[in-house]
Amino acid sequence: MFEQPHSLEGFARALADLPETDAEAVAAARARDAVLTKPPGALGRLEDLAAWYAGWRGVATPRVERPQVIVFAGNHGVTAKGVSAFPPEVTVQMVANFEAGGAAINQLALDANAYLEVVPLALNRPTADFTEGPAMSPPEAAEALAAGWQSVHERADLLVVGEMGIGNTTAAAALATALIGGDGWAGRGTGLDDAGLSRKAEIVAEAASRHAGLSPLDTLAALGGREIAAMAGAIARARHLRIPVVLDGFICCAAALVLHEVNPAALDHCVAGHRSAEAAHARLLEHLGKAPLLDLGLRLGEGSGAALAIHVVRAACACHSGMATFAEAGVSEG
Ligand SMILES: O=C(O)c1ccc[n+]([C@@H]2O[C@H](COP(=O)([O-])O)[C@@H](O)[C@H]2O)c1
Ligand SMILES: Cc1cc2nc[nH]c2cc1C
Repeated sequence: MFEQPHSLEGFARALADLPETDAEAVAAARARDAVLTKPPGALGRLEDLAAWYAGWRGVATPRVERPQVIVFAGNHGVTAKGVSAFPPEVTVQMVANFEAGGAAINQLALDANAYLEVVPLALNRPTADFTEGPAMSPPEAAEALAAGWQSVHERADLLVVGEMGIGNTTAAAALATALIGGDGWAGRGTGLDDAGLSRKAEIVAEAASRHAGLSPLDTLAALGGREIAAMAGAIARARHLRIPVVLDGFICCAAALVLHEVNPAALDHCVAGHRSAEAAHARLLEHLGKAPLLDLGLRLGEGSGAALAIHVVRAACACHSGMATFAEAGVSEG
């Protein structure tokens, strides 16, 4: 088992040495799928999902029984530049709401039979404003990555990572700009008006060029946030534990992007839960080579879209593992 890394260099090593899917379990799942009582391919993407899940769990007839949802929260110095429709105090207020059970993710996790954890990360110590200097030092980023790494439950069998952080669509857009390039990564986030959006786009472009030319993990330190780094750490840990991951919206995918830029195979254990209404999310998913399971116009974060997609992954496994074969049911094959 890979030890918890303590530095950005350690995380880079953890991402260079990744377990692969179990090809035998995938082949066994595919063979079973071919004899289930349905026309071949009639369950569409559910069939691929079941085979993908079987491979990561190393079991031909898996079930989703212990999903874990982790919501990481962080505060962002760049909020001083007026990049969000909401004030930064909302982050700590929403953490209290999560802890009291009053947020959307509380209901969605309950409804998906998932264990929910909320991990606030130094909320009284926002990251530095990255238009003025790096958001985090490399050791601070490593600490946040480690917090994510540690939060994953070894016995979970599906992981959703979500976030709460006023200002974090600006950080996510800056990461995408620096790591992928081009413009148009800034969006309305919590609901910026046109003037706010053009100010945000300028800030994102300026920050990305100020912190250009760094490695992906150093870019994460310079432009990310603690909750973004923690999501990246949790996704990496899940890979080492062979726990499949459902990705959430734009910010979650920006965290995943950092891992993808270190090692393009680092997200093979991840599926895109949904396409967020944040304008650049679709483009980010395309870059990651992921097709979203749901498209419901959500732009909440908190892991909400991914928590909804737990139902889809669970249903895929229920069909795959519970259905009768043609021989068992005495149904004639075509
Ligand atoms: O998941 C998404 O795609 C998403 C899109 C827009 C906003 N959010 C949430 O809204 C917050 C960030 O928005 P903002 O405008 O403050 O950058 C943060 O708490 C996110 O969880 C999330
Ligand atoms: C109220 C509120 C709830 C959220 N949940 C995730 N991001 C959020 C942003 C706001 C503003």
